[in-house]
Amino acid sequence: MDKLRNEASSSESKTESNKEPFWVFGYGSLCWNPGFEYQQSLTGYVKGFSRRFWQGNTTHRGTEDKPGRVATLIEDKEGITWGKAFLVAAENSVALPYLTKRECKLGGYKTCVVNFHPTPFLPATRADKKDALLYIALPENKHWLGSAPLPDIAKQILECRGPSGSNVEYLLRLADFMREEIPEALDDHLFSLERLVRKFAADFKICLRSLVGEQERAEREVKVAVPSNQFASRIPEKKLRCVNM
Ligand SMILES: N[C@@H](CCC(=O)N[C@@H](CS)C(=O)NCC(=O)O)C(=O)O
Repeated sequence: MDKLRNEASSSESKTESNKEPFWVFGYGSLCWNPGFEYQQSLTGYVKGFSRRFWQGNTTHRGTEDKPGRVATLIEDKEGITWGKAFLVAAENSVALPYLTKRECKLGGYKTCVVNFHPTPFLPATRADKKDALLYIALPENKHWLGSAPLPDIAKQILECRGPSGSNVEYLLRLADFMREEIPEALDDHLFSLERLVRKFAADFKICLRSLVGEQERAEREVKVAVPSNQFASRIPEKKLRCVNM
């Protein structure tokens, strides 16, 4: 099992004089909306963790009165969490302050360093595990919500929205990302939540398309400086459909 390491040891290595490129691993909204410039991206996984929608959020996908739920990682000896890592150029002095504000200040996440394992079968030179920065929400942070029955989490996601949009959009874009870029990855928690949200939306006659922003995939990928080595999408683009059309 890979252990989280304190980021201080890695940030010390990025002093002004000898800054070097670094990897950031995303497993939630960073997968589909990194928001910073990067040189390349690789799908892959971290070992010893499972993804859970157990972090509350009042600044992006919820409000103080109705906090939404976003992804974090919990330690799980047998767990593997798939996502996407982004290589940030040494001269990029914007990405870290941006991530500190978005993840730590606004989201309650803390910065760690973890072993990132690129998707196997890449050209050997790119398949070695790499140190990556990772933002994880731990139980002691003030936004922590923790475990709840999946139907309750699904209903909470269906009801919440914040300055960045609906909590449903957050869930469905992550599920879409996993299906399209890492179709072989399993994540029972994520896809069970997606199924429940779609079911409740149908039961309550809620149009999902009205809850998901129209930001096109192309817009979200504007940051790629070098085409990433991604699987071609083997599953036709899944259109969100109005369940009561
Ligand atoms: N740290 C996780 C989760 C990051 C995440 O989802 N953060 C939220 C809450 S602070 C966020 O930035 N949301 C932006 C959005 O929902 O559009 C990741 O690596 O993706």
